[in-house]
Amino acid sequence: MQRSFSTPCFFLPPDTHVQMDSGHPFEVVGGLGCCLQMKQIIKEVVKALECGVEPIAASGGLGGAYYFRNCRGESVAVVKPTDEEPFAPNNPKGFVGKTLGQPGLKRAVRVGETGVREVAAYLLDHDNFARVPSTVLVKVSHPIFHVNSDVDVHKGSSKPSAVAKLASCQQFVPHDYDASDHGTSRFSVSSVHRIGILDVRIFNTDRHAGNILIKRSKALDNQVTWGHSNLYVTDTLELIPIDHGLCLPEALEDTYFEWLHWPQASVPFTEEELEYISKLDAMKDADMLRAHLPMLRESCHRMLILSTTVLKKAAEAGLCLAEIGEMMTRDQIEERSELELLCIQAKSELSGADDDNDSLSDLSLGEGNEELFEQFEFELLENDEGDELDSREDLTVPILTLPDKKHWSFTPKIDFCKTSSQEQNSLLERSLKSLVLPENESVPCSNVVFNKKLGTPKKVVNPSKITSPRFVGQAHLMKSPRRKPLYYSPEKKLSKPVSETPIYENSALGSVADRSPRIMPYRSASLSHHKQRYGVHPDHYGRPDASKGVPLTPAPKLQGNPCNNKTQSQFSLGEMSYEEWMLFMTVFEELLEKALAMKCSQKASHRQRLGTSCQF
Ligand SMILES: Nc1ncnc2c1ncn2[C@@H]1O[C@H](COP(=O)(O)OP(=O)(O)OP(=O)(O)O)[C@@H](O)[C@H]1O
Repeated sequence: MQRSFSTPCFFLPPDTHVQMDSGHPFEVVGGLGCCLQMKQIIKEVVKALECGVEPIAASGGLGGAYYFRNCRGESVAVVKPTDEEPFAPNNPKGFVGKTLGQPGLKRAVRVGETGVREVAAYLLDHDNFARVPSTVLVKVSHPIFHVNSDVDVHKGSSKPSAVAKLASCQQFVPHDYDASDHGTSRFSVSSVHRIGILDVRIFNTDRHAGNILIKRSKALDNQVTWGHSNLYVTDTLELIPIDHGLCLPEALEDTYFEWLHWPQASVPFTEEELEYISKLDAMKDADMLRAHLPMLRESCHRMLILSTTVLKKAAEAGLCLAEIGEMMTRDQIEERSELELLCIQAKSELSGADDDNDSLSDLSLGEGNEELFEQFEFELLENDEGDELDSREDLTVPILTLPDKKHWSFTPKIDFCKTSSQEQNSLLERSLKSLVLPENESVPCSNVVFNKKLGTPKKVVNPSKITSPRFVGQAHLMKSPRRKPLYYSPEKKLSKPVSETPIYENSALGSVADRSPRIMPYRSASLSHHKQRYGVHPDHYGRPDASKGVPLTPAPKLQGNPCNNKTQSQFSLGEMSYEEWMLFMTVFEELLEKALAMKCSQKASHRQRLGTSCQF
């Protein structure tokens, strides 16, 4: 196996027995204990390979994926090599540039570590409640796998060599389309709830419509009209969730739940769903993952515990799926979700920090994946001759044409601004962002005037009409991989007119100043009690530093990104010591309960989320 570049150096605890390099084309290295169905599928695939039925490369997705087939030529398994993920060295679709272990598409999920998460999601889907297809982690070799020329050790040899890779291997689910090709109104409430419950539990950061496959089947429906019983053949739609590589991040991330605004998500949970949720045991689940996937990091277990706690408490308090999803989702990428604010508050109450920012730690998985796209000067108008511009209020910036809009988003960074205050600078950053995100290329002029105070575009002006501009600063436009939501759901945020882009939106949870007094007595709480509730000591697994977020593998040096300001830092669970983690969870639970109680009382005084005409 190409360990140096293309194979993640997963840490395996000393007592783990994993058979490697037996010469078999497919070897299961994680998750098989729970998945006998995959054993059968793998057998079929191996037989087909011996008969010369070759796999086919999938065209969809940003990473490398291959359909392996049975002897009849039917696809039965989807294999996704970990070194072909987006940004990994052997990505076949041009999304390269990182080494394994660096932050990937999501900063808190390292490149090369999505495969193990795919398996974790399957293992966590008890009773196949959400219908996650069977998934295992395999070592597999085949010449079809992609090796980029700068990584290829067999470069120059005439015949393609079989490259052994670590990959997730998932049962192929025959389907008709995915949720992006279909209106959502005919999805059943229960199928949406099942997927949503899973997404919340595993803190899925990437539930876009393309990750929900749809299978149509015919069913007989008996409808009684005017006393007559009529049988109808109706189409039922089964939703199958796939692609869970970006779940269980190491730090709180920006989530994306496609179902968040579907009406089904606002329908209250049924008794059956509430019972399923109440029976979830995150401690047991974390232990199960430790046993079956020892390469999954401790911070991922903590994320599971945190988000399962949120799901259980919120469902118990009477919140619906959409309300829970909203708590976990950021309104704007640079803002914090309610869940993040709660975590910050819990941590600052433990540490006694006065400033919430002090208690934040940047996950610092290395340099951010941004690059300089364009650098330009901006101007502050000194007077308003001819254009009725208010020099104290307005500034003007050039309109930019954005190339390659599909895969990149743009973030302005202000380097310096001689005359403006820090507050104005941050407003300017936001203003510029609201300008570039809507991708409005049809503005017929090259400059736009912003209202500095509100950060909203005021009018477009012809540059020749602007008089006496005074140079005050320099802005950098950084390009970074586009967030999925913007790419897959353009109607969701991009369709907002520029002027509607909110600048400051306060969380319902209130400001830092509102928070309750410090809860120091928790420090003396019984450790054994916490141990029972929030997990065994990491030492138990022979990984002394795991709880401190120290990489278990020789990952690249972790550094803060100088481009990241505080608002972009992430709340990391892995950086807490074991004791801090236990105390944190106790405080967090208490704050969560208070916040939920507040939400419920607010909800009681507000109108219902759904109109009474909305039926499924
Ligand atoms: N279990 C499955 N059954 C059938 N088709 C699948 C399955 N898993 C993935 N696919 C298909 O394989 C292709 C690539 O899969 P997937 O979307 O998981 O890859 P990815 O590179 O992780 O994608 P993304 O860009 O969404 O992160 C998609 O077209 C998807 O529909």
